[in-house]
Amino acid sequence: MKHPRIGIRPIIDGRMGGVRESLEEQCLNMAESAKKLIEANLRYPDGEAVECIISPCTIGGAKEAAICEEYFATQNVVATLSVTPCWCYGTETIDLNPNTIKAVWGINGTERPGAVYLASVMAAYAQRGLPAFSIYGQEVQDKSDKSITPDVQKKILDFARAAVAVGVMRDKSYVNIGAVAMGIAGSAVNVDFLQKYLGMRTEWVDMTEVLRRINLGIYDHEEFVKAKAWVKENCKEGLDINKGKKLADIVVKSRFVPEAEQWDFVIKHAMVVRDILFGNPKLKEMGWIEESLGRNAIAGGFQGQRMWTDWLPNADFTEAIMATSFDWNGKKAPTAFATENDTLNCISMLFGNLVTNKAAIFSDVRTYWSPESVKRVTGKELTGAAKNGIIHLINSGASCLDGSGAAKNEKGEGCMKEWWNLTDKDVKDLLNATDWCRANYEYFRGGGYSSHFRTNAEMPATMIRCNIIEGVGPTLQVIEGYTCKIDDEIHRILDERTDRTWPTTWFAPILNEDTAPTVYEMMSKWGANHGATVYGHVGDRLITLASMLRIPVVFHNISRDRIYRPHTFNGFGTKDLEGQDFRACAYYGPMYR
Ligand SMILES: C[C@H](O)[C@@H](O)[C@@H](O)C(=O)CO
Ligand SMILES: [Mn+2]
Repeated sequence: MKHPRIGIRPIIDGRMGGVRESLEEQCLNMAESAKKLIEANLRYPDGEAVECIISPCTIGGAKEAAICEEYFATQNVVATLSVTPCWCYGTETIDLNPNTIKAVWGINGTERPGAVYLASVMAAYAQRGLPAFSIYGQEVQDKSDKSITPDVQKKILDFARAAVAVGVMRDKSYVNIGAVAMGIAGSAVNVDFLQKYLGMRTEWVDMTEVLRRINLGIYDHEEFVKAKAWVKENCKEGLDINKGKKLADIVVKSRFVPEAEQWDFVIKHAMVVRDILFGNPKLKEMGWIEESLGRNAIAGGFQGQRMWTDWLPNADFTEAIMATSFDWNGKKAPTAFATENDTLNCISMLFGNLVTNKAAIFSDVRTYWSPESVKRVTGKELTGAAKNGIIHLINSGASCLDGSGAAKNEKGEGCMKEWWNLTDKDVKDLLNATDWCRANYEYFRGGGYSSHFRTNAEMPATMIRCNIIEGVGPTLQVIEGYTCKIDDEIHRILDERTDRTWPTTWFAPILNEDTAPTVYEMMSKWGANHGATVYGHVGDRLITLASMLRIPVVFHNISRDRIYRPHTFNGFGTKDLEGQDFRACAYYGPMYR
């Protein structure tokens, strides 16, 4: 079976002769309602509903816990949600499987002490060194009330969503095409991190493999014709920054693919890279059996600069289309795919994809613009969400086209959607909001194109960065804020001061006295040159995911009440939640070590 599942464990007081019999129905109803809630609200990246299974029996003790475990062990269960309306026997019923992520929902009802079991079993998990999430509603529910209260719903869904994200990554590959780009530290793929924290395999593919496949024709030629027609129809060319420029001799003599052939080349590049990651049955029909298998990827990156781009067209089209929620074949799940092989930013994109099922924007964290500097160079004031200053997010090419915010929600506001919710009009509007500028030959001697758009919508957004810190290990930065729709003239002046042929997003963080009191300070604390940005204020979801992966969140602006981590983390301190996170992650260590 392909999807990681949530196993639901109805826990019950084992005493026959009245107690157990009186609870069976309510206990099973809780399991069924949790299953329904999860399956109705959560989806896998491929758009299918998340699958939950329920133990073949209610669990009153060790024997029934074993029966349940035996069944779950054959069902690709990544996480278990134990549910109970009553007192039960903690250590006799806990999920002792070291590889599953655990949560327990004890109903807040006074007829039977569900909360007492919850507290008791949390103690058991803490003593056994098995982090477990606790779910308990704020309000007392009547025995006849079979509903799941909104606060309990949120915790069940946040737990299940993050656990599914962990399961989706497990056993998948990160495909690293090329080597380190321009000395970017995040480009040096860290095998231990991917393996021990995410359960992922690292695959290395030399960039010449892309050349081999392009030159030997190892791609679907019919699809190429279709893709070429789609590009002609939908990918209009924009500003050619090179026009009229006297190009240096070294640039002129470095161009290997004539300009007239560069669109064909970059389209083939995109098809070949996709096939390297995911395989393509068509290649088997063509006799390229090994190539047809792909590498079981969930994410990847392409070095590009500079050994490729110094003579061949750049991979910006590939990187943009992989990260986008559609291509010439229609709507599709976005792929976390990094430019400049920044694997840590790719993982940041992947986390963002997995907690939202939406595409991610890959950006340089390019420039901090204070209100004063904006006033000085434009004579105009920043207003609205931008009033305290803005950060210029821009990188050659690697932003999902969803990032322009040209897709509209039911209120007509710019947004970024799950790929399956995009309308045909959204796709058209997203394509129309993007033009494709010829690569700046000073940077990209071999040519190519870059997607170019402006995020022209104010959208809630969350910036993400995964860093590796010697002495700590992997860490996560999570900052919620807004993309800003700034004054057109301000945008023009600021954008034209830098690389005006690339996709631009203006970001303003939500200021937070403790961590990011100013926009400047938020940028000054950012861990690297890149960041991944996804739609929505999803910092809480990322914090829950990070706690499952034992990755401390070292910089965030998420309020305390939205932080949901295993109850057992409380054993590592409760006042200073950041220190607690560090200590618990350090002790529990990576899931797959
Ligand atoms: C084209 C340039 O070399 C860019 O790739 C460079 O500014 C970066 O994006 C660095 O992260
Ligand atoms: Mn960059």
